[in-house]
Amino acid sequence: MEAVDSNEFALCGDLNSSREQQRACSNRPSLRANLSQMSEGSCTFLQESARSGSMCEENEAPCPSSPRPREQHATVTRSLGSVSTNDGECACDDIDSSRYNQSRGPAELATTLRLLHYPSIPLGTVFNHEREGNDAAIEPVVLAGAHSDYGTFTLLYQDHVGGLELQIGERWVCIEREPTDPFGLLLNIGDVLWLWTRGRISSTVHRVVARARNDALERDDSLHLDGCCPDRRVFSEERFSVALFVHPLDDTVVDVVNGRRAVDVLNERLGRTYRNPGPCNG
Ligand SMILES: O=C(O)CCC(=O)C(=O)O
Ligand SMILES: [Fe+2]
Repeated sequence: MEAVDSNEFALCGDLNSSREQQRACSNRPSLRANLSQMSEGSCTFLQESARSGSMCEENEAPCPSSPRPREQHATVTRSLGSVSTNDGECACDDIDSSRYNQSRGPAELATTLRLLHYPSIPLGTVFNHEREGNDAAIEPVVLAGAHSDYGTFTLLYQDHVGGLELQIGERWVCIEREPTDPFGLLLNIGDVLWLWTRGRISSTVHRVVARARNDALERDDSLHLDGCCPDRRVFSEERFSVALFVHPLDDTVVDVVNGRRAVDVLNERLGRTYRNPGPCNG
């Protein structure tokens, strides 16, 4: 892998994600009511904001003026894409590493590296009498709505804050990182693998919920309700995660029944998510 200036690299992803989320958050005064829908939208926007390292035109959050972070992002994406696929043994003949062979050019591959930043946001207001002995009364605020990833699989790193949840049946189960393993990665199965294996391997539905900051209960004396029970505002913990969305080459037939290629499946999925999808990279 080529040397990458990690500061610059992080800045680019950081800017794109956080500004998108901040923009989405700042326009909405009634947070509790709107956050789950809003964040569902903003997350899926982020989901598609970069493809093969190139940002979509409609992503208004600019990268720093230097083109380097963009190039570096593309380089890292390509390198990780190779690492994540070429060395693996595969149980299924059809899903072999040649399906990811990037010597044919990165434009044919939708593999994407995404750096995600979830800024601290106000989660709501808690009254003293609600708070006492009853933390669980705070409904989770969903930062990234329930979804399965689009590609073959995703390698996901979340920081110490946590908040990732996996849907198992009707329940949401918290996925924590081992505290002793600061670099632990999660492998999420995506929809392409589900299709490719004709349903034998299911994609995983997951979401991200906000975690309240430890010092979250900031007293706000400006809020007094009829002179009784001072309110306290609750803020979420800022959170970072890194996701490598691994896709096969665009022209790989992943739906053998209907002869659809990876790029067809991806575009169809984008079309369902957005009204005017338009593939980012043609
Ligand atoms: O931030 C995370 O931990 C997960 C994000 C995610 O699921 C996604 O971008 O598809
Ligand atoms: Fe995801």
